[in-house]
Amino acid sequence: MSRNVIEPGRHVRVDVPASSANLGPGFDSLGLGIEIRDVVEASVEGDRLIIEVEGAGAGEVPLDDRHLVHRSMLALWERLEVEPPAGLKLLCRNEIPHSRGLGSSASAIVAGVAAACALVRGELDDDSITLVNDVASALEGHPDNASASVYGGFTSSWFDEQDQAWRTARPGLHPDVDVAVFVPGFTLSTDKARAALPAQVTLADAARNAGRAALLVHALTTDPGRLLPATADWLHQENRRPAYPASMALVDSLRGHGHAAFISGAGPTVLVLGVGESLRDLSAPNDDWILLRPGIATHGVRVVSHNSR
Ligand SMILES: Nc1ncnc2c1ncn2[C@@H]1O[C@H](COP(=O)(O)OP(=O)(O)OP(=O)(O)O)[C@@H](O)[C@H]1O
Ligand SMILES: N[C@@H](CCO)C(=O)O
Repeated sequence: MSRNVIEPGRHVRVDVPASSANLGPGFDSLGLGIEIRDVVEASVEGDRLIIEVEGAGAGEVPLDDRHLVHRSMLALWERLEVEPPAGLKLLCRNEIPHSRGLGSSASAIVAGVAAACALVRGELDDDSITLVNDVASALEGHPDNASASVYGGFTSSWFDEQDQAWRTARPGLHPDVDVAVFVPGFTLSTDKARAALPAQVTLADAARNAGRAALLVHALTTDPGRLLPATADWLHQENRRPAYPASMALVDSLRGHGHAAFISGAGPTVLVLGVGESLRDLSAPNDDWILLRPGIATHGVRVVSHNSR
């Protein structure tokens, strides 16, 4: 059976936000878009793959067919039964720091899947965004980071057994909620952080986490005054403490002072959720940390420009 092709000359530019996963108790399901963006430009041209990277990851990530953005584009074209073009140029301008717990790998995957979809379809309608979310979440292996980068805002995601697809709900954020982000100079790979987790947890810990995850939806949508108890977790952070002791020390200190602090994703970045006033007095504990106030990304991945029909 012949597959669809993408004509030479097609071009697309997308931008994609960073994300924070887990938000304390919502392990592998809850996420928040963070307003730090990578930009990917993709052009169908020439007869080989050319990849240029500026910013985060430059000189570190592979510039051949192992590149995460490119691999993600192939996955989308496979799903749509589209023949990958012989020549493709990718320009990646990266602001999201790698291996810090701000979802850089999920953002790269979402950017690649969205760019590949836009090269075929042009603007991404709701069905296309649903497809991007499913393909990107499957590639990442869990949906929390990917869905927050796809949709922005606050996301709650799950695998739908009937549809055999990743799905996402987007509870409306309370307008006063803001975020402070403590980014350390050191890194931790998600693979290493996941290896620190036990295969089983107690029923008591699972029940406590479920209760706080439910409370977090209430706190983020309706009652931010509940954010401190709503961000408590018993599933992943303590088990990973030896992998990021300085991050846990910062979380302990901030929570001791009443701030809703937790490890962002697999760490080692620390996030604080709160309403404006409560975040204003925060400062970096020492020179190992940078304190950012990037804001919550209200939009997810965007097709900034394209020339597809
Ligand atoms: N923009 C990118 N382009 C290419 N590869 C990337 C990009 N961003 C991340 N990666 C790859 O993903 C790795 C980082 O993934 P990892 O899951 O360990 O961290 P993270 O996604 O930044 O954090 P977390 O998933 O905990 O939020 C990088 O070392 C690199 O190999
Ligand atoms: N839920 C994931 C996020 C990191 O990608 C974890 O904590 O391992």
